[in-house]
Amino acid sequence: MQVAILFDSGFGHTAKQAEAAAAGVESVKGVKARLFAIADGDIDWEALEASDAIIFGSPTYNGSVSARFKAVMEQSTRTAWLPQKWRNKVAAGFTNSGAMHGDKLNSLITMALFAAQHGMIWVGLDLFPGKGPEERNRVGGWLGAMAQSNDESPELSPIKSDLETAAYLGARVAEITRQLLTSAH
Ligand SMILES: Cc1cc2nc3c(=O)[nH]c(=O)nc-3n(C[C@H](O)[C@H](O)[C@H](O)COP(=O)(O)O)c2cc1C
Repeated sequence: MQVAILFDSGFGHTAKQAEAAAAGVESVKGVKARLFAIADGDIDWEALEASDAIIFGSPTYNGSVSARFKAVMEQSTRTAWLPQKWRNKVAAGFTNSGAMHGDKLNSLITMALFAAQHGMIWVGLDLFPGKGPEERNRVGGWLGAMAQSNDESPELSPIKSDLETAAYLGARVAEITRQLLTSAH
């Protein structure tokens, strides 16, 4: 069983969330994570199709997903949407922004809508809002995993609790995907 993490990151902060989500996926027995970094260039569409679930990730730029992430959304029309390659796959999303709010909910809405257009099954976050900066889901969202990064090295931002939130989402997606696939047989 494989969960793909298809993400963009301009300066490495959202990439830390992607790595954390992958670690969360692999904390579930028998489930592998595979990272697809949009910044690396061409997307391996066949490998995405072979994945059982896809977690989308993007920094929030100008209140939405990055231009590179949006370009991949548009490319998927021909490679995945027309032939319905992602239909009934589990989907989820994470995003990171400079401001605590930063209008990043709109990035997750964009991803969830995109997933719905592909006929995917969106999985949100089932965590109560964190009561402080050290608790998971400190930003307090449900549609996906949110993180906030100061303008400093990705080694320092996002902070541990935000990475734990992304890891939690990765594990949740892996568990739900496994449940769906095993109940189908
Ligand atoms: C072009 C651009 C637009 C941005 N727009 C927003 C924004 O709308 N809201 C916000 O809070 N931060 C915004 N930021 C800050 C980024 O979200 C923040 O620096 C983030 O950590 C970048 O993640 P990355 O290193 O994965 O690219 C913007 C940054 C850039 C470069």
